[in-house]
Amino acid sequence: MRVLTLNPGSSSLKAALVAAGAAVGRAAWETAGSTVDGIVADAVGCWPDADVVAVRFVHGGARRGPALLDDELLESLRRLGPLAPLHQPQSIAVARAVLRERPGTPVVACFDTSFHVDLPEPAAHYPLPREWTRQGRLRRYGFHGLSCRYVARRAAGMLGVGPDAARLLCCHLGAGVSVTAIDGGRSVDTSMGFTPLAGPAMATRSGTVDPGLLLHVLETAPMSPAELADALYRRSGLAGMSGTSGDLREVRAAASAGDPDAVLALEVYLHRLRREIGAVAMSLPELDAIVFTGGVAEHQPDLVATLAGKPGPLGVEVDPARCAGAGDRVVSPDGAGVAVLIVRTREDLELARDAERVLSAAGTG
Ligand SMILES: Nc1ncnc2c1ncn2[C@@H]1O[C@H](COP(=O)(O)OP(=O)(O)O)[C@@H](O)[C@H]1O
Ligand SMILES: CC(=O)OP(=O)(O)O
Ligand SMILES: [Mg+2]
Repeated sequence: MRVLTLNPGSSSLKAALVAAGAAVGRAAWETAGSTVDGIVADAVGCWPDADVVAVRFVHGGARRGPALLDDELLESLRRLGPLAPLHQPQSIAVARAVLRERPGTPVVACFDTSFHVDLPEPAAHYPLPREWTRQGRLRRYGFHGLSCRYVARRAAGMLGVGPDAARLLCCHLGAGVSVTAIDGGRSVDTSMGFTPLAGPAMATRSGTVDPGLLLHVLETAPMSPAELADALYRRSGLAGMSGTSGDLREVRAAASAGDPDAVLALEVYLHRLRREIGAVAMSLPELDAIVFTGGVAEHQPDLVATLAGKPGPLGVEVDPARCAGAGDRVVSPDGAGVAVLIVRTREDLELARDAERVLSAAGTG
């Protein structure tokens, strides 16, 4: 089966054609300034012989797994748009463009949230009035789940243990940033929450800030919910602190040129990430490995060396020479108590697995 996978991230749209578990073609577009319709037309044009199209939706609500897309599902995913405003509208637009360009080709919706659907209740539940949380909707959902699922399997293989045995932290460093505790292949805690706004500082997202600060801002500089959302999702994080686009390449170039805002932005980014790693690690009974993945870990591994380079209370150590290597690799010294890995995430392969699963269950694969 040939699966065209479409992965709208917050800074990019990635496409791949996956056949028999391997990517046989790949392309990526930066989404700033491009129309989704044009990108989808390009992708579909590149691979007109795909049997099925798999689209990543970061928010699937309480859905446990992927599903064949129809009008009803599309509408219910559209309603989740305000809970992931940098992603969900893009995924909806991508899915609609595919349905228009390729009528008759099945489209499967695959969800980041499904990996976290069985989070233990203490990790999922917010300490808010019980009248708010009783219906089970205002809870931690967690994101980057397709990436975590791949990384957990790959890391277990690299460590030479079964997927049920590894206790890992998956640090996904893309435009979005998250830390997930994975115990035996299951998500047991994660830094993103009800929305992908929580956790460490991100490219343009604030990450977690004191809710009391936001209440104070709303009282002293009244603004609409849409204006506040714009500030927190698009004008904060590395972009907001440094005055750049939020792409770490730009921030680091500005910091190297001596821009004090960029220097501070980098320090805050690293500090918040370290802090989240420490916090989420406490949800595991033991820590076998920390796995770094996402565009930043893949392409700027020296940052992983900076981040994890000084041994702290978790006993994490990184060998800069190993970091500078290429491919999926162990970057901690031999015999380290906690292994540190850099793994290229393969959301494309997870999307393809999901699509094949849905089609075979539907009896069409
Ligand atoms: N070729 C590259 N060289 C250096 N850094 C890169 C490269 N490609 C991506 N990055 C970094 O990865 C970040 C985007 O991560 P990625 O996981 O690709 O994005 P998304 O969150 O849109 O899925 C960029 O902001 C950039 O800092
Ligand atoms: C959930 C999320 O933030 O995804 P990405 O890093 O791809 O933008
Ligand atoms: Mg991504």
